[in-house]
Amino acid sequence: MLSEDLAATHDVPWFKRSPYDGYAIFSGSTLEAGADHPVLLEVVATIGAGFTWDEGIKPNQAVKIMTGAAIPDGADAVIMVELTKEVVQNGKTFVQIKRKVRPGENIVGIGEDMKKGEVLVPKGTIVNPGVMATLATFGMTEVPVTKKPKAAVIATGSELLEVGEPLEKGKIRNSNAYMLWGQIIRAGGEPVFYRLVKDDFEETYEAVRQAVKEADIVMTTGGVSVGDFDYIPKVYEKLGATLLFNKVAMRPGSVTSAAELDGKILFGLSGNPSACYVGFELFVRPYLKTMLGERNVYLKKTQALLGEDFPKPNPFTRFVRAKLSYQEGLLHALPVRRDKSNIVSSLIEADALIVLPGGSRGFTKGTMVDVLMLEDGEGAPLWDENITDRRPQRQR
Ligand SMILES: Nc1nc2c(c(=O)[nH]1)N[C@H]1C(S)=C(S)[C@@H](COP(=O)(O)OP(=O)(O)OC[C@H]3O[C@@H](n4cnc5c(N)ncnc54)[C@H](O)[C@@H]3O)O[C@H]1N2
Ligand code: MOO
Ligand SMILES: [Mg+2]
Repeated sequence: MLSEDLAATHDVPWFKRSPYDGYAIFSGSTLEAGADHPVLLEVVATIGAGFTWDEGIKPNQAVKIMTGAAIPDGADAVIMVELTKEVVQNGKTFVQIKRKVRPGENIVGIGEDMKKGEVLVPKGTIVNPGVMATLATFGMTEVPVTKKPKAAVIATGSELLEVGEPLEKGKIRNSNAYMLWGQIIRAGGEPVFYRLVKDDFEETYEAVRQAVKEADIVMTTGGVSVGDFDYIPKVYEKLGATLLFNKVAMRPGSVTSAAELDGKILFGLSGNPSACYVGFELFVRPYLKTMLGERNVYLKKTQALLGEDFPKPNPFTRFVRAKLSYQEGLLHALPVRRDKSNIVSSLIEADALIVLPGGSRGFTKGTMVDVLMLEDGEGAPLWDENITDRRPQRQR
């Protein structure tokens, strides 16, 4: 993420150059040229990209020039090689031209791409491949970027096993920590701290205290609801953290909490996997991106047609894990697998969250609904149809 505006330090291109393989000429030499009246210009040199012809050209002369090579002095146009013919007369090479060439034709002008001083990339922009190309263009080997926020993940739960451990009675493997690890990286953060703790007050307290020291942002999963062994609210209290909120009118993730300590935010995410996932995407991600200095921190929102009935009414706003697809140019959002907060498998395929506002009735297939996009980078299968020309056709 750039932390300063990136401005052009010189014009690009910084010299006039040819966009084609052809001949650099003085356009005035072709004033008399026509289909039945070819003109012959003497070819005085041949230059490839990276080379220059410093003697310049006079009227009725030409330099054979390749794409990317600098336009010699005296030339104000380039004619493509396909439109010419080379002829040799008396041991001299000439280019035959059968049309008038306009001044400036096929010349890439100075600053046509980028102008010196122009702000090209505002700060808060991710260094994408295009930005990398721009940095390289200006010879910028080092640029100021924002520090990735250091993130801590603490999974709470006496039922949790490490991924390497065999299953035991009543126990499950800790999947949330790995999911959050991936979400942190996807959002631009740097996971630096991980603990798996039992449902034990002291152990949880110590882990959170340690995490606040080592990270810029702390996430816990589980232990945040009203169970006998849900210690996160008490941990916040003992740490002297300021509770920001401890419930959200949404499903899943209604137990999502946040507190502030020493200027750092502690997010108490649900233990239920899908609720944890949604809590991260809706609350942690924008905060993390704000810390990064990014300008657009929220998930992209658009509209889509609901792919199937969603009959369950709910007093809370629902965020339904869904898969997007285009059908005949229209975006469809199909809920994936089971829509319960304890489900893991729906997260595999989900690339969007359908937003269904709370109310007393369900939603029917085909309703236009808001969707938040989770992943932008997925490709498509090879197009199986030809590209159609959809420009308005003139009536005859
Ligand atoms: N009486 C009530 N019970 C519950 C309520 C309520 O309002 N009243 N809310 C329910 C909702 S909604 C949710 S969501 C959960 C949230 O519970 P916690 O955030 O306290 O999480 P835990 O109780 O620790 O665990 C919930 C569930 O998730 C599994 N889990 C926990 N950590 C992980 C992990 N790292 N990887 C995979 N799975 C994990 C855990 O085993 C539990 O099954 O509370 C409801 N209860
Ligand atoms: O927080 Mo719970 O996920 O609302 O189902
Ligand atoms: Mg609980």
